[in-house]
Amino acid sequence: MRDSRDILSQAPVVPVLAIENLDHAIPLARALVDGGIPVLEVTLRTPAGLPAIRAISEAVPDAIVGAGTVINARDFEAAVDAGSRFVVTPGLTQGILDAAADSSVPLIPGVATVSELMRALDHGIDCLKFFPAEASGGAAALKAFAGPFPNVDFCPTGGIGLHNIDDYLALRSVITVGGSWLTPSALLAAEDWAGVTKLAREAVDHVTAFRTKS
Ligand SMILES: O=C[C@H](O)COP(=O)(O)O
Ligand SMILES: CC(=O)C(=O)O
Repeated sequence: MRDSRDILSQAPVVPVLAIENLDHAIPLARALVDGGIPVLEVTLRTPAGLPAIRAISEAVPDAIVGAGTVINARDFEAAVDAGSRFVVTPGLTQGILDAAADSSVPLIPGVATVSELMRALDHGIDCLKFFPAEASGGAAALKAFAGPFPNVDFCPTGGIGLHNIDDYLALRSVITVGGSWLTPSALLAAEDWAGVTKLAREAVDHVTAFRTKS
């Protein structure tokens, strides 16, 4: 098992995927991996989410696929059963914390406030999603969190794209950044996998260039 920091460290960015058509799961995952993005968050927002996690786990060995939008213990168990290597939640509940405590699959819970962050720390979890990032104060809020909590790391998500990613990458607490901008619905509808790979490469190049110069 890898822990959540180890997984997120391998992700230049984390695409947050809402897969409507199960037939898209494997070519989409391959397109992202080909573009240099191996860590994929497949949300349970669509009925295809769980079977997509299973299909990608089986057919795309270079992908590290996790589940997103896991909102209760039942989802957590189904996500693990489908082969998720990590689990992401939009928020933090006791049910999720209890499910994660009994599992070897790492949980990356969403937090938006200092109190939620402290609740995660009470349960030994110090690698978190910051969600919804832009609506919750953005990079300025994360920078402020680092004062009292210098050892907590984040994957901010929500409202982030190449237009503002640098604000987050500049923070030491940011391991990587998540978002849906890599998979616009028009590209998915057109099954334009080369277009997805191009967007992935563009994001990877951007992050690499930023990290190289800083
Ligand atoms: O975590 C999930 C979000 O829905 C992704 O946010 P975004 O669409 O603003 O990138
Ligand atoms: C937003 C988020 O964290 C999720 O859907 O898992």
